[in-house]
Amino acid sequence: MKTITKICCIGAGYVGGPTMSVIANKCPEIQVTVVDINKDRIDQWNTENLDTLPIYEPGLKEIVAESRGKNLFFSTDVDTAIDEAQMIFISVNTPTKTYGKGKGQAADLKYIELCARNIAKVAKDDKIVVEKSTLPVRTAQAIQNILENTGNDVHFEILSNPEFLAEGTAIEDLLHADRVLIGGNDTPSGQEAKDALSAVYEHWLPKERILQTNVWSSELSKLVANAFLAQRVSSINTISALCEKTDANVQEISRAIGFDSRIGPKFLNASVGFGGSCFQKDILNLVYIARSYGLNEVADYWEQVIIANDYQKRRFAGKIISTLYNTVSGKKIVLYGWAFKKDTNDTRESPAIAIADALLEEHAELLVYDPKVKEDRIYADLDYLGTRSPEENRRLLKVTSDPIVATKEAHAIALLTEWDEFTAYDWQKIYDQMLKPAFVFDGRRILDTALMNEIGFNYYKIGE
Ligand SMILES: NC(=O)c1ccc[n+]([C@@H]2O[C@H](COP(=O)([O-])OP(=O)(O)OC[C@H]3O[C@@H](n4cnc5c(N)ncnc54)[C@H](O)[C@@H]3O)[C@@H](O)[C@H]2O)c1
Ligand SMILES: O=c1ccn([C@@H]2O[C@H](COP(=O)(O)OP(=O)(O)O[C@H]3O[C@H](CO)[C@@H](O)[C@H](O)[C@H]3O)[C@@H](O)[C@H]2O)c(=O)[nH]1
Repeated sequence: MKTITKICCIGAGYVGGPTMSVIANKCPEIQVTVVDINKDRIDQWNTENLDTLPIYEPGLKEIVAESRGKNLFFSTDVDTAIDEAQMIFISVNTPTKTYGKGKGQAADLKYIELCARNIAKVAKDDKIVVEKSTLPVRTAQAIQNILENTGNDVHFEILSNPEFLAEGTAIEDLLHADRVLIGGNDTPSGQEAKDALSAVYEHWLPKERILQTNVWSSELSKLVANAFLAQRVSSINTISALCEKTDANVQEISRAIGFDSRIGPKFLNASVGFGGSCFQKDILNLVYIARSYGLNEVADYWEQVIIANDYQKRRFAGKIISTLYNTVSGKKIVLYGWAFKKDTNDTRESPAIAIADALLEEHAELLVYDPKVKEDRIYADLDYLGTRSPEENRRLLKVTSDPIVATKEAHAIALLTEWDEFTAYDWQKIYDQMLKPAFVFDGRRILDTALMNEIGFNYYKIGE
């Protein structure tokens, strides 16, 4: 079996950065080079001050500190890294298409294609090319075609190795992965490549957790895993609406059904809706693929997961407006949290964006606090929607670094991300300085109902 000593990863993002840091850390004899065309990002990965790495993930900076400069390198010299590596991971972004055929649903594979063409141009000896990005089923075929028709007559073996890490727990998920999935061709060279990649992961994971499949099953499993996870969140969120009408409590429901070992307790937390760069994108992609094969019932079924998620975000914003006497115009509402979940600075598809936009449409005055998200990002997220001018967004929404002072004379607070620090605040002090009646809308179910009521808040908890 081929022993891998040099790995290159194209794409130094949320997946490429942490994944390669862990591989380098666990495989000291392998040289790992992560490359990206974004120079700023590479500079940030190479920064002296590890608190300014481009990605915030608990445990990441310690791992980077141990391995960077030894066998872990970040560079913009894509061609040299491709040339030297025996195994090349493609970990570039695959966003939803915003133009042309499949707009709004299909995955945009232009970055993947550029990578394939670049590898074909540069490679002078045999390479194993690993799809790390999340891709539509049968993408490996397209990559193979490009490599075979434009390459310098070298042999390329394509593997699919989707990533299952979740943001905020990336390092933990990588170090203790439930499973690693490796899809490859059922040929002798395909088997050799699968075993070579397997050997990399076997440095720290038990062999039984490394699953080998054919390429298509591996590609499709990734989309299906995300669809199943998101479907659980949408399922419990629809039930949260029913609980609010019937005096049932969604947490008690989650507990009651989660005790059934066939259902299990995870991913049953009702919320303002799921966000993140993956769930919506991957389900839309699944829907698009199903429809393109004429499987309309299959497509409709999965599309409902997204429709329910949009409904939950609208419902939460609507609840704030209706509770505040059907008008939030000119009212000061403090938003706690902008990230799509705690312990990350990522805001992609965060429910906070849609909820803020809905409140701004009603002319609310918003004050946003998030412990990890920067002001520029918040405005960029809103401006991207194009609902109103950038000047108007900046006039109606301010970003604050003091979550307590922000609540002075506020009409309401809405909790949109489940940051731990929110539960530790002095809620009595906050209550004392807010306008009365003082409202708290808890979209993450993290505060203590009894305490909030005792203090005197009008406290609304999603699903109760
Ligand atoms: N974010 C997650 O938690 C997560 C988890 C599992 C899988 N995924 C999947 O992994 C893939 C990457 O996601 P991400 O969140 O890391 O994206 P990202 O946007 O954070 O990073 C992608 C990087 O690729 C770089 N890039 C694009 N084209 C390039 C090229 N031709 N050459 C060199 N660099 C190039 C970009 O500059 C960017 O820095 C996506 O397919 C995503 O669906 C993401
Ligand atoms: O019970 C739950 C669980 C999650 N969420 C929300 O769902 C979203 C996604 O959360 P999570 O899955 O933890 O984070 P991601 O980083 O988006 O990770 C998902 O998407 C990744 C990208 O494909 C996959 O690799 C991971 O396995 C998959 O969990 C977030 O907004 C969460 O707040 C809930 O509302 N309730």
